[in-house]
Amino acid sequence: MNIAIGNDHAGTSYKFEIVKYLKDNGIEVMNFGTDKEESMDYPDAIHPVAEAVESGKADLGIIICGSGNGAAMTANHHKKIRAALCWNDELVALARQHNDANILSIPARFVSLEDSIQFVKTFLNTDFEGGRHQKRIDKIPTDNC
Ligand SMILES: O=C(CO)[C@H](O)[C@H](O)[C@H](O)COP(=O)(O)O
Repeated sequence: MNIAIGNDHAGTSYKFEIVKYLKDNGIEVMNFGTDKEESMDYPDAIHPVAEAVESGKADLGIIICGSGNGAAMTANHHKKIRAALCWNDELVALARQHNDANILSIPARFVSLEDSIQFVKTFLNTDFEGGRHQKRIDKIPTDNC
């Protein structure tokens, strides 16, 4: 499995721990985020994650900023991206099961590091249920309206 990850300055410390968790579990990581704590603009780190997932170079993406909102908004501008902002584990599971989310957005300033690692585990180990949910996902792109 290959994961694209991106973060702004608010997500740097969590990114390092998440990357460690992923690599310790034999998962390849493409790091598009900043490795510094200096202020930077989250779209510069998030668009490359979305492009990697869209192109199939990455299987899934993980994006991290302070609130998770700017990162999710940026990623969701990409046609094939369904980025889910999640702050508890049940939301992560539902994002996979019902929404086939292909990017997880973590709000680093509002969840613990321990919880964020659990979110990653759930995100990578939960399958899309398909069925009625596929029909709904197919209606999300505006070119299908
Ligand atoms: O979602 C965000 C922006 O919508 C992120 O939380 C950013 O990390 C946040 O805006 C950064 O704020 P800062 O005051 O510039 O550190």
